Amino acid sequence: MRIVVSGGGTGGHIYPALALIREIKKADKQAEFLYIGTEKGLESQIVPKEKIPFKSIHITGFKRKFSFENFKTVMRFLTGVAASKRMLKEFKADIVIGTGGYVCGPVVYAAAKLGIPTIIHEQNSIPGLTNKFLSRYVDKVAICFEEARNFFPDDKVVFTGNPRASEVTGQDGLEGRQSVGLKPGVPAVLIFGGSRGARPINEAVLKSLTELGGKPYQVLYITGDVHYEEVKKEVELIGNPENVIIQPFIHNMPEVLAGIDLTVARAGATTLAELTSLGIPSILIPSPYVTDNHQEKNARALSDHGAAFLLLEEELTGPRLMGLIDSVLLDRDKLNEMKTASEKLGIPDAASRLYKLMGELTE
Ligand SMILES: CC(=O)N[C@H]1[C@@H](OP(=O)(O)OP(=O)(O)OC[C@H]2O[C@@H](n3ccc(=O)[nH]c3=O)[C@H](O)[C@@H]2O)O[C@H](CO)[C@@H](O)[C@@H]1O
Repeated sequence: MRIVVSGGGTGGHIYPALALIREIKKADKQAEFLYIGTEKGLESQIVPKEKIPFKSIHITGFKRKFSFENFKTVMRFLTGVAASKRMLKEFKADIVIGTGGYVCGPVVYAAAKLGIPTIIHEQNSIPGLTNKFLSRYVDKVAICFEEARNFFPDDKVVFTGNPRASEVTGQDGLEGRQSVGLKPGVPAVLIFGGSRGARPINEAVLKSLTELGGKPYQVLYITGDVHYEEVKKEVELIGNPENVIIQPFIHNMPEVLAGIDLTVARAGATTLAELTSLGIPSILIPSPYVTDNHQEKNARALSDHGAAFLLLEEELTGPRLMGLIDSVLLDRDKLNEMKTASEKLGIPDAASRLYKLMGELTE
C-alpha cells in the first residue's frame, strides 16, 4: 500500500500519525509512506528523524475574526491543493490520512477531489475547523471521544481511539526511568505542558520548587523547548533540588511514561490517550487558549470517571498544585483507585482499529 499521511503543527497531531505508520510497517513490510507537513510545524523536525520521506507545503490557519490574512489563507489553500495534487499523483497514493492541524486541509481535500480514499483522525472531543470542513469530503472520520460524534456526518464516523495509545504499551518503565535519571523504587511524578510547554504551569512549578525538594517523591519536570532557557535562569537563582530533574523536551516519552506514577499535564488529546492506555492517574490543567475550550472537555472525560483531577488554569497556584500532587502520590489507595479508573478508559488497540479501517477502504 502507498500511504500519504498529513498532520502537524504540534506533537498532538504528529505522534498519532507516526504511531499509525509504525503499526502499518509491522503488518505490511512493503508499505511506502509520504508525510506531507509544513516547514514551520514541529513535524519538519520530528518526521525526518524517523526516516519517513517528508515533503512540505506552505499554508496558514484561518483567523476566527474577519481579517485580510484570511484572504491570503484562501490563496495559500488553493496553491496548497494544487501542490498536494501534484505530490499525490507523483507518489501514486492509494490512501490519504489526515491527523489534524491546518496542513491536512489542502492535502486531504486534494485527495478527495482526485478520488483517492481518505480518512481524517480527530483526536479531540470537540473538532477543529479543518476537520469539520474536511468531514464533508472524506470517506471516513475516525474519532477518539464519543462526544466528537455529533460534529460529523453520522454514516462516516468510526470510533477507533488514538494510535499513540498502542505505541506506549509494552515499554520497560525501568529503562525509561534510567534514561532520564529517575531512581527506581521512589514514586515519580511527571510534569509537562503539552508538546510545546506551558508558561502558567512553569510558573506554578517554579514557585513550588523549593518545597518540592523536601518531598518523599521525585519529579521529572519538562519545561517545553522554548521556555527552557528562561526556566533554567530562574532555577539557578532558586536552586535545583536533588529530586527534581529538569529537561526541555524528551523524545522517548512512551518509555518514560511507563515508569511514571502520576502526571501533571495540559489536557491535549494525545497525552490523554497515552495516560489512559497505561492507566496513569493525572492532574489536568486544560489550556483555555484552544478552539472551543476543547481541552477542558477532553479533561472532563477523565475527571468525570475518577481517572484525573481537573485543575482550571484560573485556579492554578503553586500550593494548590502541590496539595493535589501530595493527595494522590502520598495516598496509595487513592493512587490505585485512580489507576484503575484511568485504565478503564484506555484503548490500547487503537492503532490496529485504524489500520483495519484503512484496509476496508482500499480492498
Ligand atoms: C495548544 C494546542 O492547540 N494544543 C493541542 C495540541 O496539543 P499538543 O501538541 O500539546 O498535544 P498533546 O498533549 O495531545 O500531545 C503531546 C504529545 O507530545 C508528546 N511529548 C510531550 C512533551 C515531551 O517532552 N515529549 C513528548 O514526546 C506527548 O507524549 C504527546 O504525545 O494537539 C492536541 C491533539 O489534537 C490537542 O488536544 C491540543 O489541544
